[in-house]
Amino acid sequence: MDPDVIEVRGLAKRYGAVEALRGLDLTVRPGDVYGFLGRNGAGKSTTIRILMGITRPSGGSVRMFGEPGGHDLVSWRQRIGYVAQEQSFYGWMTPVSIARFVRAFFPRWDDAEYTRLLRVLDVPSARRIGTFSGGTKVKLALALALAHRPPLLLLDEPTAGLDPVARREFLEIVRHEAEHSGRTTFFSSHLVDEIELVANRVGVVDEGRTRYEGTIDDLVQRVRVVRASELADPAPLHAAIAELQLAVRHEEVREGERRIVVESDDPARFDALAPTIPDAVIELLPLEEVFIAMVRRRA
Ligand SMILES: Nc1ncnc2c1ncn2[C@@H]1O[C@H](COP(=O)(O)OP(=O)(O)OP(=O)(O)O)[C@@H](O)[C@H]1O
Repeated sequence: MDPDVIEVRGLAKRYGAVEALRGLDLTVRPGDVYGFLGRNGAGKSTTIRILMGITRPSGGSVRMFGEPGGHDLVSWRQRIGYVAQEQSFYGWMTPVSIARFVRAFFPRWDDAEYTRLLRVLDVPSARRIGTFSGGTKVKLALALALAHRPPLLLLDEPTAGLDPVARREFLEIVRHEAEHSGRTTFFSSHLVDEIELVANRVGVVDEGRTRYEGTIDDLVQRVRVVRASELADPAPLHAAIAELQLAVRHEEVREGERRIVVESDDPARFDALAPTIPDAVIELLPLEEVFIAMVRRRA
């Protein structure tokens, strides 16, 4: 069996007093389109910078392509197509001229593939990059990242700053390229709809730790909302929830209704809850609500 493309265990990173990562675990398998989902400041960029060898971890281990970190950074980077959060190109260069520099770093650089990608992505090859919109600059970065045919594409919140149409187009291209190349794609975002559109597996990071790793379907199954009349005594509800050791993530009373959002890594417990609280309704939530429930700080 092929080794995992990325295997991170107990990753830690401290910036002075700030603990950006506190024991992060990730497993990205060959062919995954992996969505790395977390709030602002959760530790996504720090993780990606460590994977790229730009930042050194304070603890934990990283393996990529089955090889331990820290011994041959150049060989790792030659197998990674990287699109950073912000694009910094020289405005006087053109896509054609910049490729002459970039290709020197990648033995597997493929001119025909670069030309194809510029055409598919609708990036003008001979125009000065300084005249490009933000969306076209990101697409150029994607073409440069893919033209050396890397087995792993790493995207660090690439759609930040794009309008909704440009965002959608970019994500569809990423999905299409992943489907047709079989390449592993690792893609960070704080936007649930992006992850839902592109990813087949997801890692939720919160305060520098992995809160969840698996499929989107299983993620949605972890959380339920329990709805009951505001007039009913909440004590039996709370007792039943505590009895089954469900974690209460949020509770509010609104428009005559009490809503309690609960989480469990064992969905069978929700089935066990239903008969004990006959006057309440137990429902699934949309993915965005599930994510918010998992990472929101409780008041
Ligand atoms: N160079 C640095 N020096 C000090 N603190 C830093 C540095 N880089 C990141 N941090 C802190 O580490 C934490 C994680 O930051 P990181 O950029 O990895 O998060 P993120 O999930 O990528 O967030 P965003 O979605 O806002 O980009 C934050 O608290 C951030 O302020």
